[in-house]
Amino acid sequence: METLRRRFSTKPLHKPELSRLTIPNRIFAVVYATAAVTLLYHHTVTLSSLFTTKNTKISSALFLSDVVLFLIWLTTQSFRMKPIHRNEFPQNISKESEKELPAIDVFVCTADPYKEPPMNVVNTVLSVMGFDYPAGKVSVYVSDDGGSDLSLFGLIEAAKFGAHWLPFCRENDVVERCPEAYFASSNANLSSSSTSDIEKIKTMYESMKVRVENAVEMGKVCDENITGEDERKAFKKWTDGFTRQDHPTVIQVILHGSKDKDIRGDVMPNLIYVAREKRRTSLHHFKAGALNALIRVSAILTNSPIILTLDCDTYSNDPQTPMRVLCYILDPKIESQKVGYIQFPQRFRGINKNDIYGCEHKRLYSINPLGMDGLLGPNYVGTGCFFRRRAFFGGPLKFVSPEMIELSPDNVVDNKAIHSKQVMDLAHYVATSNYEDKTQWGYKVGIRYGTTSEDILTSYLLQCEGWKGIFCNPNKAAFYGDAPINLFDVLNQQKRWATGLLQILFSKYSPFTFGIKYIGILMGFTYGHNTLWPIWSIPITIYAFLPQLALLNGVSLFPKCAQYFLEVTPIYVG
Ligand SMILES: O=c1ccn([C@@H]2O[C@H](COP(=O)(O)OP(=O)(O)O[C@H]3O[C@H](CO)[C@@H](O)[C@H](O)[C@H]3O)[C@@H](O)[C@H]2O)c(=O)[nH]1
Ligand SMILES: [Mn+2]
Repeated sequence: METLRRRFSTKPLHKPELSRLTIPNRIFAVVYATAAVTLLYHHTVTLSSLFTTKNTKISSALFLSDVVLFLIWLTTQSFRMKPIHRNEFPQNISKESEKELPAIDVFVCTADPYKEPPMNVVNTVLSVMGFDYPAGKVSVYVSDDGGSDLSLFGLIEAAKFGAHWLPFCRENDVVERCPEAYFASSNANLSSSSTSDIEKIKTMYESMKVRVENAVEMGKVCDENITGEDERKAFKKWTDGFTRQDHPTVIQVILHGSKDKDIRGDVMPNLIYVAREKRRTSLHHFKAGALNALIRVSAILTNSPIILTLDCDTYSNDPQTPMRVLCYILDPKIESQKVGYIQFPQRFRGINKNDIYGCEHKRLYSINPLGMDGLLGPNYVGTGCFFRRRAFFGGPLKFVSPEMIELSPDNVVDNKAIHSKQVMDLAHYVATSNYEDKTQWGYKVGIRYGTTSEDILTSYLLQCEGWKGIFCNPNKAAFYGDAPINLFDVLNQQKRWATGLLQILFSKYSPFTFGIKYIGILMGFTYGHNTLWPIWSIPITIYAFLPQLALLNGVSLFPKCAQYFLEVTPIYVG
């Protein structure tokens, strides 16, 4: 990678630009802070004079809400101090260097074939297999925490369809490489290919969809749909005692680039199914555990220096995305060695009308990260993030070596040996349920444990170790995902997020203590702000009931005259 990096030194690969709002933001923060502090002062004075009256409870509640709101507002300011926007120039990466481009391991996580239908996984997998990147350098790993033969079946079907789909996309300049999105868009009609070609591939897709969806509906894979001997052997692993919570490791190499070719005879990306071992007696650490198992299995099989993590509902919307990422990884000017990850925003398709549950989270996913990017980088959001594999093994200057040399990020792997018994045995071994016992996985190495919001904790600790992150936010969405569309799922998700964030806030790694010490006050505040998110519930609940209670008790909530005019106006305007 070093030689490649130098070759690009003459051409700019990206350009950061400070937001024009930076100075006005800073001035406004000072004005607003003065007003807010004065208001809090008045609250305190009023409160102490009221301690003997019947209104103490209402006034205290009001005071508490305003203190919480002030804390939230104060920490928000850290995002407004140095927001930046970035542009990348992937066209400046020379075409001749294709052979030297770094390989990419793509991780796709799925956990339940009924909540996350295999057809969605299939679409996500096909969309990344279709990256505009040398196919021999892409390996797609699917982690199936649901341990379901239905998901494996979907992937086997995806591989067969992919042999037609990938050349079709290449030959017809299809940009939407997620088949479902392509067939649903009007581009399918405008494409340069002939109508009969489109009809043919569409029929093929629809018949695959029917087979996969039928299997899900029946809850089993029909014998007549299993074609090869290899497949039959794979499905035999689902024995009677095989359950979702209790089963051995299943690793199935569905496509192996060096031998599996598409219908034009071109190389296809590797496609590997992994269901790590699950036992009721071992902790599995949910998604964080699944990702760590994939980091190890992929280290044994391909060990690519770049890792992309995706949730199974997040499909690629732009095949150029890996080239954008290289603009940062290969950049000779910035301290590119210290760039540990490049995060794309989560953007959503299929949110319900008017987004009644507010699931788009624009501030969280698209606005606040601009501010973090100007400091040390955005937080990891669990999907749409390219990591340098090395970042999972200690800080840029302090390598933490894994317990096995084969897992080391600089270990060279013979890609052709994927099928050898020795390699496969080792891959199975590193995915066993008690493999991590007495190792540093989850604590010093890999994705971090101890919270249900493993994403935010991981990037935070990576930054504390000295890594930087980049927020890459091109106009054309790099990825599209799904958001919950019913109240039950929203509440479930938010409860999980809130628990995870509080676990970080009150841990020994609290951003307000540990964080400020290692990444500075502004970055500490950005993570602090994120972990404070659950306590929004305090002022919201109080303000929901307070006006009514105040009315009944004859307490005036707002200033009666111009007395507070000066401090209240800037706050309302703000
Ligand atoms: O035991 C588990 C549980 C979940 N997952 C996968 O994790 C992903 C995210 O889970 P989901 O139930 O969709 O959670 P969300 O709340 O929608 O996820 C958001 O929040 C998570 C952190 O709480 C991040 O990891 C996700 O990337 C982010 O999209 C999905 O692909 C799952 O298949 C597993 O692999 N194993
Ligand atoms: Mn999700």
